[in-house]
Amino acid sequence: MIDILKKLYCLSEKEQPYIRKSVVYGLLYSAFELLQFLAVYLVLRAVATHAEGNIPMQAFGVMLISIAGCIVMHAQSNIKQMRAGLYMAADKRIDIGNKLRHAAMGYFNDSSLGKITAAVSSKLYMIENTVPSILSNVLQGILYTAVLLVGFLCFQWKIGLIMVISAVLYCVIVQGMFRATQNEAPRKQQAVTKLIEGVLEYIQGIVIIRSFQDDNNRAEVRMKQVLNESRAAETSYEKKVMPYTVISQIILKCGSVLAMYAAVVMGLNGQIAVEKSALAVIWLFVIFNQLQLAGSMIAILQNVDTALGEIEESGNPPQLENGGETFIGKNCDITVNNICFSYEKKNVIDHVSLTIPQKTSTAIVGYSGSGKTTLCNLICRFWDVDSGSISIGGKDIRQYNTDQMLENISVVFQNVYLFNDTIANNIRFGKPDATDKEMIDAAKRACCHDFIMQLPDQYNTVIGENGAALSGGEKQRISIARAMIKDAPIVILDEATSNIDPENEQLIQHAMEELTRDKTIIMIAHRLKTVRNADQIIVMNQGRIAQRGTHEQLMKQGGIYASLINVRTEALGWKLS
Ligand SMILES: Nc1ncnc2c1ncn2[C@@H]1O[C@H](COP(=O)(O)OP(=O)(O)OP(=O)(O)O)[C@@H](O)[C@H]1O
Repeated sequence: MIDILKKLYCLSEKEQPYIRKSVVYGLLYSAFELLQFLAVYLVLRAVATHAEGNIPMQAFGVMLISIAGCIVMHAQSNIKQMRAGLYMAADKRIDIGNKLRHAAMGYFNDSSLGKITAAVSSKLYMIENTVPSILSNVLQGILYTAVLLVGFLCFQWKIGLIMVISAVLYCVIVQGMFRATQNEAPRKQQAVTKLIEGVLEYIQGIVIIRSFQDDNNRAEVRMKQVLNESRAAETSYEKKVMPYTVISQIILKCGSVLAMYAAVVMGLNGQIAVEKSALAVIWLFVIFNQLQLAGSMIAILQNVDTALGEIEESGNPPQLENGGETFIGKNCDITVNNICFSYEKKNVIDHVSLTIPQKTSTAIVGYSGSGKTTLCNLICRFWDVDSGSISIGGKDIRQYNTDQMLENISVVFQNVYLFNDTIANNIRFGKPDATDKEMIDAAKRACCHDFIMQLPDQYNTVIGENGAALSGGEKQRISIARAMIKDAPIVILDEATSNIDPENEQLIQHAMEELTRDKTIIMIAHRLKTVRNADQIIVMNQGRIAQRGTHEQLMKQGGIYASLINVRTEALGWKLS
């Protein structure tokens, strides 16, 4: 338990001063609260001794000071806790975001979106809301209870002994609960993660679920399954916790009743003055309340610790080693030297070598699954090769600072991703400091200016999650404008194969031509026209280069390329132009 508290305190890092301040304000709150007892004591003593004077007014004044002090200190303590929680979680979220940005892509294969989402949303939300209050209340509770207890022992050690015994027993039970939930808490947290994964999958697949008229309601059944698992985990956790909660409450209540009873009896028997007896009762009440509060905080410690473990796991993905050298971008020759690569154990790229001189175009063609996208991803260093090397400008790409190197590469993916932001900001993603003129110019060259001007807020139109408010062709052209404004010397593009209407196809083709002018281009090519015009064509088959050459050379050779071209020409009605 102490270990977890220490861990939480270390986690709060920069916010530790705020947590300490919150504890201090909490203690001051308690001190002001104690003034109320003084007020009550003054009144009781005056009544018991029939004292003359303005005691009620004095007591009222003390009470007012106490209430005002309590309000101010409570507010201050809460503000410090809130600040610590918010900043702590915000820093952690940014830290996770940065680490994910540089994570080896294999990590995203192993970790589901749901797990990462749970870590940065619900788990961090829990940390944000509970860690500062746990630290503050437990530290403050321990200090305050200790002071009150020692004070009370000096005041009335016999009754104090009842309290000490009750407090020790209470702590033993709380510790027992802590141990008993050690296995249940992770199970409960895993169920929450699974629930988030299930909900995300359901929402992401809602179109498929609807369009396939799932008669057996398989999606609902899966959803219900994760809901049931989550409910079962919660119930099992509560069942484990319940007996300990009940026993600890019984100990606390019995202890307090016994101690209060002793105080009253001693007062009635004349062993202590009546006003002291009444004061003892109030004093006891406060101590037991403090104990209960600290105990309830400790009870959630296990859950917080498990959540913390999951955050650490998701927040520390394996990072790609970063070379740190600067890629100047003057020499963009790309050399792929005998590389092999596998996803987990599946060999996908098998001893591939190729040279792409700068400012030339290379088309990569091949059957589906032959490794075209993987080869491009390796050139961008989204993954590291298992063996062999890839160099750009004569230097192994692992020697470069990856972020900086990628500033010199524009990638246009077949599956376009747009942010839920304005069109202007989506285009500017390629160059954040671009002027309006530069941004509009890129949009014009990517053939999207006209349709953007038809939108209600033109460039300030917010396009919904992943460009939900746009057609496939429009999204594609915005992604080209984004790549264009980046103006990188190397362009890697995955041509869209989806059924784009002829007008859109022509516009996209035109935009692509603008994008690739005077650049080093690698494209996964599907259109005969682009393939035909490429300086070299690489034909991939089962992770190897099966053929290479120009269109004319490869057509003469026959083999995979010729059959691919013939099949596609027939299937898609391609025309040589
Ligand atoms: N992230 C991944 N994890 C595991 N296996 C993968 C991953 N991405 C691709 N693969 C596998 O690697 C092989 C090559 O995939 P790749 O996407 O490179 O082929 P491709 O030629 O680009 O295919 P397509 O033309 O259909 O896009 C395929 O068998 C695919 O199943």
